[in-house]
Amino acid sequence: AVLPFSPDQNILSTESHEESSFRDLQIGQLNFLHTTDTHGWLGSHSNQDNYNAKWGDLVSFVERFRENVVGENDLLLIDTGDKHDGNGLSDATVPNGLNSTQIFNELDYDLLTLGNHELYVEDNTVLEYYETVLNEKFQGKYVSSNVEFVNDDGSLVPFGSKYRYFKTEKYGLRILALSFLFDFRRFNKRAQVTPVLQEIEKKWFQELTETYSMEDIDVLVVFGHMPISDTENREINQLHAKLRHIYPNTVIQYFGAHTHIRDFVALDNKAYALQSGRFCETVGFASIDDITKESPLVSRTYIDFNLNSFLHHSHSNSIKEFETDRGTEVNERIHELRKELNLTTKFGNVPSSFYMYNKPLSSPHNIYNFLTKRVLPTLKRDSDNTADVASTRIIMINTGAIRYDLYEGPFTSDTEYTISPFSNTWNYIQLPMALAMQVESYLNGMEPIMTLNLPGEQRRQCPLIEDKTLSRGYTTSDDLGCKGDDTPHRSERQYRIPNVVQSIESTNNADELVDFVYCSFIQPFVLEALNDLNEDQNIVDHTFDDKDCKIYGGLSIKDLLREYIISLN
Ligand SMILES: Nc1nc2c(ncn2[C@@H]2O[C@H](COP(=O)(O)O)[C@@H](O)[C@H]2O)c(=O)[nH]1
Ligand SMILES: [Zn+2]
Ligand SMILES: [Zn+2]
Repeated sequence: AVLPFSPDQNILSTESHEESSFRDLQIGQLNFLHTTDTHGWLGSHSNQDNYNAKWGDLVSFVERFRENVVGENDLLLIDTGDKHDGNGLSDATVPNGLNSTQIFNELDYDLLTLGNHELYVEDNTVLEYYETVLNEKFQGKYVSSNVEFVNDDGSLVPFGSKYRYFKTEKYGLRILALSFLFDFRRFNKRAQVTPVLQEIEKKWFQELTETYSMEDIDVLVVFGHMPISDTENREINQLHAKLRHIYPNTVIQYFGAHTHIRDFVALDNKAYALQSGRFCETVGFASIDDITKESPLVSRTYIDFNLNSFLHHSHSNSIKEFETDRGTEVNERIHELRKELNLTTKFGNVPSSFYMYNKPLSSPHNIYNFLTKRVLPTLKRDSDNTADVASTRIIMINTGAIRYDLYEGPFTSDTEYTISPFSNTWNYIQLPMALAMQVESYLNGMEPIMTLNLPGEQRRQCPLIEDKTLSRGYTTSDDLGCKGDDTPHRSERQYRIPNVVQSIESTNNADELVDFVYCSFIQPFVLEALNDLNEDQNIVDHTFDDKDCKIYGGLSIKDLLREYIISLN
């Protein structure tokens, strides 16, 4: 039975701490540092001081934190995947991740796994398997309980280990670690993903839980690329109910991912879940104390990925004292890689900032408004595409094609990748107007499938912080309250974004036909919408499939954006 969680119980909360420039970490017997959805952002955020630390600084932080703070307690380092698609350091190479993977792997993770971005494209899957899964330093530590790798000969092997059972260094705590990817269906043919609830019905899992019963485990760690707040599919909740049935009284600590938010969920009074944002903006911290008591004490903090936070929480008094040889060497490699990949090449200047979430869709300072009104209409079909041109053109993208805000200032090669790293083609179907004009609202009526959730999406409201002395940043609300961010920030307005957005252009002649152009990634969703709508309304006597979809051609989103910015300068 899932034990009811009562919020006033067993919380090592920072709520009682006086507001200072930092909220301190509550160190326990067992401590965790968690990264997720880093998406190649290993070289800091040049536009945002809140996130001015590089991957080498995280290497230094972990070393100093272990030395100066953790002391005789235990510390586990965990990552939950999505390590490219979002930054030039990972995406300016073929395959992407080719050079950034070695830099990422400099961190001595105790537990790590993959995300859906490691499974879209074969090259990425093969690279992840050979470069990281088979990496000597991660033997036994790379865990994927429901993902298999498909060898060249077609045979299936676990994508790492199915589980890891080990004792912690200081207290000898007995940890059973499992890792589950959400029910991701778009994996390529070099991988196989089994839905988690099917996987735990398999023989290996039954045998595992017989081998390691409640008496053999102090903490069950379940980490993986799966959202910890999942109102749509409730995957983690269903998984937790199964695990709680097998281990009715074991402390369970989950680490989640994928929806790019800071989040902490109490699944019952001995089971908690931490999710630690995106794009190296956050290092998640969690701790558990009094582990063997009836009510263990838990705490969490979202550490801003910046040097001030890293120095403060590692008790370092200066940069000189903080930086380690390894950290410095890793930062030098990042600097060299940035140069080698020409990421600093400047194409022009962005005249003002355009935001994904912080301005409403109707605002000219919203990036989707900017794209649909100004950039997408510059798309030109391939000249050899002589098919007849319809009177109207719709160009549709999924909002998840855009990964980050576009800040005022230099537009560089790296900017292209941070805004939209994907190299999709433009496809199109010629449609009757009556059908084409309904697709957008149909797709925006579906669950959030092609979008990125709001970062820090608020399930309950926290007080709006207007203090102008504070920098804008995350003011996260979670199951432990409103003070989980290590740095008090001024609130940022956030608006929901739809699954898709589109531009519409019309010429005069009313041939009632539309060239419905869309980025190839959303083709399955477009076909589903057309057939569902047409089945109800019978507008055409036809069932749409991939054969109706033609190549439209033209520049990718990131190249269109670059050319548009150049045209402004
Ligand atoms: N237009 C494209 N959008 C893509 C592609 N691959 C992924 N995506 C978008 O990203 C999210 C998943 O990102 P995650 O970091 O949350 O896992 C997905 O839902 C799409 O919206 C692509 O090739 N083209
Ligand atoms: Zn991600
Ligand atoms: Zn993901």
